[in-house]
Amino acid sequence: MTDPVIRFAHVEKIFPARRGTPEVAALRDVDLAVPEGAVLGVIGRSGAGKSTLIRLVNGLETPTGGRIFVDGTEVTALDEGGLRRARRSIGMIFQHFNLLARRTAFENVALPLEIAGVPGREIRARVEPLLDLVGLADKRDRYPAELSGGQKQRVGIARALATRPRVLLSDEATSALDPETTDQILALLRKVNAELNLTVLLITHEMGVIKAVADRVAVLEGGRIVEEGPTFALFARPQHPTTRAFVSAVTGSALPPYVAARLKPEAGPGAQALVRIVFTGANATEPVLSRIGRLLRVEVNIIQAQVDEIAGTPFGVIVVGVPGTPATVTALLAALASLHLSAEVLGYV
Ligand SMILES: Nc1ncnc2c1ncn2[C@@H]1O[C@H](COP(=O)(O)OP(=O)(O)OP(=O)(O)O)[C@@H](O)[C@H]1O
Repeated sequence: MTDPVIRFAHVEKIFPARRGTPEVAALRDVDLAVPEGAVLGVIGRSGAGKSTLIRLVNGLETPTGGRIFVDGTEVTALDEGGLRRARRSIGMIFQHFNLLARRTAFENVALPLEIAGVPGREIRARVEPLLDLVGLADKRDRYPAELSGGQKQRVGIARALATRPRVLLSDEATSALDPETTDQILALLRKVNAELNLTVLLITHEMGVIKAVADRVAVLEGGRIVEEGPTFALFARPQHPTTRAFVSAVTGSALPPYVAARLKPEAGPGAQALVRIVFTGANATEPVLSRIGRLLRVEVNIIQAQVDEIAGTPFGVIVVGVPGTPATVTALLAALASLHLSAEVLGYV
């Protein structure tokens, strides 16, 4: 195994108390590693510490504890000059694009190369293929005000790639875009990740973004990583309540409100048990459920079903209702386990 390209070791960031406001522990004991060529998505609610986390990677913030390594260099040990050099191998894109209004698309992409002192001819030779790569060759002389949000973000991506970084940081890059444009930009991120073997760290508050691009996910809450793992596994078996809430928002595993309101933790007389089953790739849903029903001689009611794709693999979540007797529930769970399907009892109605 090669070393991770980005590594956080016991990172802490405490903002000191100031004029009446108490100190804020924005990050506590964060350990994270992003392998070469991987896309790690960090998801968290507002105030969880996401922006602080990403800003530490290129030295826009300094930690109050721990160390951060990028591409073998400890960025937390660099002086200003060292940081400036290191930033050339770290591209960043932003929610509000941060383009210069008085520069054309071409000139915005060229900017980091001008700053690095690259000669004009070489700048052209580098910027034009980048505009091609992001699909904006025909907009090279347009100003930001003449571009749509998605086009502006394409310029932002091309600019971030201009210095041929090994790492791309994405700070809520699609939060200001409509769903369709979001999909296109996420597809572009996936493309540059694959074609340039870029290591990507992205932060978002939307699980849909994670689902579309991330290989791995870390869930941040109150400055701590509460869960971390491969995207598919995290969707299939979320452990922490916060992860479950994020996952259910996009997989349809949240129960319809009229069912959720009646859900009880214990089975009353005549109650139905609600069981959430995750179907992945190979298993076909309907035949499996009707076969299990026949085998156990119980009626399996489908309460809710949704099929989706996560990290390129089909993924279905189905909630079924069965008679809530312990014998039936145990038999159902055993039958599902024998088919390697993950299932859990949500409660009883
Ligand atoms: N410069 C600062 N000074 C003091 N506190 C700060 C500073 N920057 C961030 N914080 C605090 O640190 C915590 C984490 O903030 P951060 O911006 O990293 O969260 P976030 O997850 O990115 O939130 P959002 O999604 O709303 O941007 C918050 O409580 C915030 O108020």
